[in-house]
Amino acid sequence: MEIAVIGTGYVGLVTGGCLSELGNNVTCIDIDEDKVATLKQGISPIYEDGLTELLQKNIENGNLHFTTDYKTGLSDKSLVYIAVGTPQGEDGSADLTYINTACESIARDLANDVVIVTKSTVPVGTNEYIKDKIETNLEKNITVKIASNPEFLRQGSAVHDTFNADRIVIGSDDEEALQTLEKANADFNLPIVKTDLRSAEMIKYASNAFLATKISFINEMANLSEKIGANIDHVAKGMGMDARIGNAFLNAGIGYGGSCFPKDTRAIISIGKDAAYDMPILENVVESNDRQRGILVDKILERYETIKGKKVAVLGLAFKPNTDDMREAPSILVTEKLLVEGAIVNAYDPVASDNAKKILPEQINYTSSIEEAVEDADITIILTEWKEIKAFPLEHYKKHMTNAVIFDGRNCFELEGAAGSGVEYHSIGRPTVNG
Ligand SMILES: NC(=O)C1=CN([C@@H]2O[C@H](COP(=O)(O)OP(=O)(O)OC[C@H]3O[C@@H](n4cnc5c(N)ncnc54)[C@H](O)[C@@H]3O)[C@@H](O)[C@H]2O)C=CC1
Ligand SMILES: O=C(O)[C@H]1O[C@H](OP(=O)(O)OP(=O)(O)OC[C@H]2O[C@@H](n3ccc(=O)[nH]c3=O)[C@H](O)[C@@H]2O)[C@H](O)[C@@H](O)[C@@H]1O
Repeated sequence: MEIAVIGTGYVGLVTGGCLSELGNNVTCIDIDEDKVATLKQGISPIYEDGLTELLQKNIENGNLHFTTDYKTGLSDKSLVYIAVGTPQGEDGSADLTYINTACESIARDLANDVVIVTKSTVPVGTNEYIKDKIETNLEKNITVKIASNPEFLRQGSAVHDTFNADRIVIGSDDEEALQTLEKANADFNLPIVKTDLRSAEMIKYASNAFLATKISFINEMANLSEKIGANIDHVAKGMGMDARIGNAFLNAGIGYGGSCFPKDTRAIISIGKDAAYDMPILENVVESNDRQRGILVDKILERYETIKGKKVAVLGLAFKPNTDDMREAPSILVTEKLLVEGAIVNAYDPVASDNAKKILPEQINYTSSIEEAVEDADITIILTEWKEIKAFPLEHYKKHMTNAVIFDGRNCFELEGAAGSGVEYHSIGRPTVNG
């Protein structure tokens, strides 16, 4: 099929890459000239294992193209995916500025009949708005149909997730649009859920809100376990073996971050407000997560009278492993709090340091290895469970640090291993080990 994808963020790039891998002729359009120039050379601006190879392969075989020019990009395309950002607005609702601009450009340069497919996460009713916006601005006599195809990929494993998704959701109020989209997705060989436009939009928010709720729930169970002498590893295992609960997303930690859960939970609350419907569960999920992000620093301040002048090593800055994305990463609040308390902060992340430098406080010293970060440190804080950080033995902290005290926000180490390691090991929802 002839396909255009608008926006080359995580979602646009992976959508374009995977659809071209299936043999479609795909052109990705982005207004960011630097990004497009980089992509044309087959270099992915996003860090994910295997993504650059996928892009390069399909650029070389002529299935994947990049442009800043809508007219060229839209020419002869039968499917046009919209994958621009929908960030959080000031009042918590989704900001549709990029959607609006994309619609105006599509309407200006569209020259043939198309099905517009919305990949971006958009509030319920937005697909109808997009159709209307494009139709009222069209310069030619063209038929535009609209469908919703929400995205469920996870950063860091997005290409794998696309080819191995649990389901593909396609929604439209137009039978022909549904059929076209079903055909476009047939080669993924995955279960397809067909529904109407509004239900498809709602499935996306309900899924993210549920997963965020599951994380906040296990975090609260972890905090309570710690206070009453239980171990969250055992609690989560025992809960997760019940098929009705499931063991996924029961990893307690310092709260969820990233470009989606924080903004989408706030957006669905805002959708509820517009519909005059309060959602106390989700309001408390947001509050619970905000509190969770501060929990390690609270623990540190309970353990020490003051951390003024103490050397603190922060390991892991990205919001989760295998990505360089710093959006809503817990490291933002943690490093700010440490500096306010007067600590000297060293930080290490295998790939996110360049992005971190753009948003974290400038007093932070970035190091190029774990060893360098923890050398002579009084406290180490672990914020991202990178493989490299999990593989760094506890005994090495003892060797490098002035005082081997670790506050682990991701439960990277087994308690059995901590015992006898010479490290004072604090984690989430588990007893402290004085090894
Ligand atoms: N990042 C993720 O893991 C996931 C994101 N989503 C949703 O997908 C959407 C996109 O997310 P990301 O890829 O993270 O966004 P992003 O903000 O990283 O990238 C958006 C891209 O769109 C481009 N853009 C903005 N306006 C444009 C226009 N008028 N024409 C052409 N290009 C334009 C920007 O230059 C940028 O490259 C959002 O609605 C998000 O909620 C859904 C599932 C997963
Ligand atoms: O809409 C989106 O953007 C995407 O949001 C999440 O994907 P992502 O944000 O990439 O990452 P996750 O792996 O879901 O992790 C999100 C956050 O939750 C935290 N988390 C996750 C799982 C867990 O058990 N515990 C936990 O604290 C992670 O550390 C991370 O900060 C969803 O998993 C995707 O299905 C969805 O498409």
